[in-house]
Amino acid sequence: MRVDLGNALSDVATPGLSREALDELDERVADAHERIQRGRDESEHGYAALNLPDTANPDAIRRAVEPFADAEAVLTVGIGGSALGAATLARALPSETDAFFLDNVDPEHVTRLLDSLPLADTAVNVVSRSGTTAETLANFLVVREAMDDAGVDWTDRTFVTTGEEGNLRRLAETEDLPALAVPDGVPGRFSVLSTVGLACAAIQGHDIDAILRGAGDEADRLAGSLYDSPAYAYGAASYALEERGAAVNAMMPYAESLETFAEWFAQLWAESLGKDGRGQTPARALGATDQHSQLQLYRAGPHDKMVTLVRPEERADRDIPHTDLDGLSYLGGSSLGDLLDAEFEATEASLAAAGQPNVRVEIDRIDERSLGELLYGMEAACVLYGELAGVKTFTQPAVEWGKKAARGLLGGGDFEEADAVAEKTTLTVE
Ligand SMILES: O=P(O)(O)OC[C@H]1O[C@H](O)[C@H](O)[C@@H](O)[C@@H]1O
Repeated sequence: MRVDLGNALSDVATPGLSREALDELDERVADAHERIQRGRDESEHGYAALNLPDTANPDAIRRAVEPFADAEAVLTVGIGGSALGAATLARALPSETDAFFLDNVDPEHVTRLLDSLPLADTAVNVVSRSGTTAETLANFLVVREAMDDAGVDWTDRTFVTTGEEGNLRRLAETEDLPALAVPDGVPGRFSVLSTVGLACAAIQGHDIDAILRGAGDEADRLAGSLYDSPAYAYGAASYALEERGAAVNAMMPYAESLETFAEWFAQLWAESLGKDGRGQTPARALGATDQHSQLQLYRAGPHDKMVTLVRPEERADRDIPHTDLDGLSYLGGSSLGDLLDAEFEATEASLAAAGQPNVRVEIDRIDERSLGELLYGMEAACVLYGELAGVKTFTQPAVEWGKKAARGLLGGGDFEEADAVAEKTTLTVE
């Protein structure tokens, strides 16, 4: 992964970072790196995720999914960090085995998806670190029933990925389902390089060793200076830009297959860093499509954001056919890839010309190894940002508040958070 901070410098952009400010920040990066290293050495909660390139066991994952090697499709039932990592890999990498995700309880969507799946040839991976998430367990009960109704023995087609305790673990034991363990100390949004993200990829036939190798390469680049580590350069610059007013981070990959990566990034950034009245709101954009919509705001709107432009340096290309139509001949002889690259560079320049800070992130190509670098790099960037901001990167009390309120409403326990629902202020206009 390569990170170019040139367009985030104060001689280009406002807010922007002076070279002196970066040098001062670099001293804090050195301390934060030491803290991160200590956390990794002691496998502390959260920091342990940065050790996954070494601690994940790809052989065990492959063995566990062996019985599902012939599946036509794999259905992941999970939500948040228990779905987005696997979905990012599945959307980025082509496979003959289709991957589907049930990460919402919208009944129309669930019914439509289940009606369309070849249930007898679908491997179902129920993923929940806590083993208690209502949406995931409810969806699983619905999937089970759909399989029963279709005359499919769901116990043959299902495995679970979960922690040592919780309802899902108990269910796996009762039904004798194969179960993969979620490693200790790895929060959901940092779990893509563990069993949670890699089981689906393994069923799809992806090279999960290469994903971990790429992540390991990025881990090796973590160092006590932002000038030596692309991940830290990104994390430190995002933090410093936020301090100077960039309250929004628009993640804009220039690759259709990285669209879900922006969703994964949004959870990582929002849930880890949105604390104590601080944080950077992640916005999701896709190049070149959103040049024709959101870019107007990014260039001409308030200077309250940074734009992160991500692209692979190489990609399979497709020529644009020649034409002698007036005004279109400039396109012929070039390729869709050339056009996309030109759009990328034009957007970058147009933001810079308007003084809007933007950062370029490049990977070699969209393959297992480079995705490993990108995902690990963003996780390390997030952890560094959290250290610099002094927030508890690995907790999510605000999310849990809502979970308890919903559970209380459904009669799943006595939660004072549910009382707030009855106290809602209304001002209805009909
Ligand atoms: O894996 P689970 O325990 O089911 O959790 C799934 C998701 O639930 C919560 O909302 C957490 O805040 C997320 O970080 C987590 O990824």
